[in-house]
Amino acid sequence: MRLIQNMCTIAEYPTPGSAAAAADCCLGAAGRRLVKIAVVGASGVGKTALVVRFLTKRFIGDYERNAGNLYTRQVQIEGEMLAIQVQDTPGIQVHENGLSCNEQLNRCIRWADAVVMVFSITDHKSYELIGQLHQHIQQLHLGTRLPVVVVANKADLLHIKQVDPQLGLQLASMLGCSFYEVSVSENYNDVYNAFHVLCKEVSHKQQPSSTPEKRRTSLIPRPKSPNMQDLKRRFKQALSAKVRTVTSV
Ligand SMILES: Nc1nc2c(ncn2[C@@H]2O[C@H](COP(=O)(O)OP(=O)(O)OP(=O)(O)O)[C@@H](O)[C@H]2O)c(=O)[nH]1
Repeated sequence: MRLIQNMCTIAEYPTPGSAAAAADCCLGAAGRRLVKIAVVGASGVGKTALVVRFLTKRFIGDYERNAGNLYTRQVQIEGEMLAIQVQDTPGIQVHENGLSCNEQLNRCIRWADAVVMVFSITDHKSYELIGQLHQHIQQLHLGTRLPVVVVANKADLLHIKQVDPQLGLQLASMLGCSFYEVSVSENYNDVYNAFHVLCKEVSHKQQPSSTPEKRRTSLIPRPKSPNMQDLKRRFKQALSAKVRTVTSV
């Protein structure tokens, strides 16, 4: 899988609704279908580590403060090569009157086809904001249910755990999201699976008719193929009628 790092900030995104955004909508490099994923969550939960782990399979311990980098990668989902763009975002702050999401972050969420919401099991406040964050995301995508996955990170730090995995699972199912508890530092597969499930959801959403179960239950009933008995009977009738006309001449 090729990894093309295209480091540009959120600010360079085409504004939603612009011609550039329309052109940007579905096709990535070389005409591959494009899946745009935003990774959001509180500060320090491991968003950048998660993105880098997914893209490079490596865990890199320390990063400077999140600048909101964008990465592009080709992935194969159910036999189809997709281009995916993964947007890392600055940590979300929570004030007494709720979330403080700046316009840059809102533009990124509007731009996304799917969102990864990350919290850390060692930071209860990062878990508490997930519900409000999900509501905010859906408000920025009124009319469509955006595919969202909840990721509980730092599962290796059980000795300083503040959030029980069961709570994360219950919250995710209440929000109608998939849930993954991962340790970006210890495990790549769970990280990959979280992104993989999102890409599949987006892919099915972008091409609903392509899913085999949809074809089978098409609303327009396919014409029934005539059965062979019926064909043979009609052939015999035609044949005997022809014989009658010849003999009657
Ligand atoms: N033990 C452990 N540490 C982790 C894990 N994931 C990330 N970290 C550490 O957590 C710290 C924060 O990780 P980042 O990826 O910078 O978190 P972020 O959410 O991007 O942070 P902001 O840039 O503030 O938004 C770093 O020191 C990481 O090494 C994990 O699974 N286990």
